[in-house]
Amino acid sequence: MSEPVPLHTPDRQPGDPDAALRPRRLAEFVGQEAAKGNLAVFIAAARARGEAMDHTLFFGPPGLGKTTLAQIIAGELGVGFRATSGPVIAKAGDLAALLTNLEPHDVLFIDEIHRLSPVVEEVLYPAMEDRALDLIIGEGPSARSVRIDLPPFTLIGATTRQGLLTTPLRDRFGIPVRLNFYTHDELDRVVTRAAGLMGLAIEPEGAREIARRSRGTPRVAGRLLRRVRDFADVAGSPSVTRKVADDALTRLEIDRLGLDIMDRRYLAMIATTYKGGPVGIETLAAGLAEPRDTIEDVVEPYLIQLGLVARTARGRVLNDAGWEHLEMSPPQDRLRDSAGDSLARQTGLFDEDS
Ligand SMILES: Nc1ncnc2c1ncn2[C@@H]1O[C@H](COP(=O)(O)OP(=O)(O)OP(=O)(O)O)[C@@H](O)[C@H]1O
Ligand SMILES: [Mg+2]
Repeated sequence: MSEPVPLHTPDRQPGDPDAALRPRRLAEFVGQEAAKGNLAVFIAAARARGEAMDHTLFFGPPGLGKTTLAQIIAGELGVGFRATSGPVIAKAGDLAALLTNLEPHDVLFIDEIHRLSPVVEEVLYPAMEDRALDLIIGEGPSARSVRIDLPPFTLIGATTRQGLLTTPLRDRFGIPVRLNFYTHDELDRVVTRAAGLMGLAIEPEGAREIARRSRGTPRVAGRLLRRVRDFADVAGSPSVTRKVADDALTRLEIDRLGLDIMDRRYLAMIATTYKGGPVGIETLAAGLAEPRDTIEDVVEPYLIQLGLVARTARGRVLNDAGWEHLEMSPPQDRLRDSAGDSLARQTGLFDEDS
């Protein structure tokens, strides 16, 4: 078997500011109520039966709590947690080494699981389904296949792009969980909790202002809170008021919807260069000099959720709300020839990526 795989634990590195704010128990985890309720049942059932929990897949935009939930599940199950990520597992032997080193009932967390190579995925299928590894030993005519039994374990996969998972892989997860953007009330609780952990005095309106401008994302809320604290400290403000938060966020160029410079560049490019679209994602990515993945994973989901842009069969289109947010009006000719697109836009049936 090959050398041990470097364990990739991006969230546990010393100095990672997220780590201190990460909830450890399900009860501390704010929001995602439906998912949380179901997970509590599956955890309790696995514990009562003394079994490994079924394989679980978390999908949804970055920063919504996939890694956090994976760690919480291992904690609540009272089992070991091993973390790695799709791109780190280069060879089939790397995965085999990880799997054979698990203790019974452990959680193996694979982040960015959509980026596993096909050969590695082939090893994962029997491991997930039959708890077995099929290995080829030797080469040429003397090569033979051996089957190694594995301890019962729980695979937890995380991905920002469920659509990029192969069907056989997706089908092997008994518990698929979609994470959604958080409401302002939920982010309010995230901000207030984090401020408490940081020993930072914050007024309810201050927390509310940060929550409203956090892009529906707890990670963003934590980041903005830390920046607001910097401004409050330097200004000698004893607590974070609405005004302190608003001033800080305005200086950080976070607008009233919580959009940042990148979001606005994206919207402005569709509006100005492409007259509201439709424009293809590759064209936009080239124009913005950003990787297509970043635009699709990080930028677009929230703008689509807000209804500022839509994905159509012919590309991205700026909606009325998008024009309003930019304080611009659509060109006259667009109003005429967009009629044909409107069905696709309204129904979302012709999503380019589906
Ligand atoms: N529901 C929540 N309540 C409180 N804090 C949360 C919650 N969800 C996430 N966080 C905080 O947000 C940060 C990001 O969460 P996490 O790393 O789990 O996101 P992720 O979905 O794994 O993101 P990525 O796709 O980038 O890996 C962490 O600091 C975590 O503490
Ligand atoms: Mg993560």
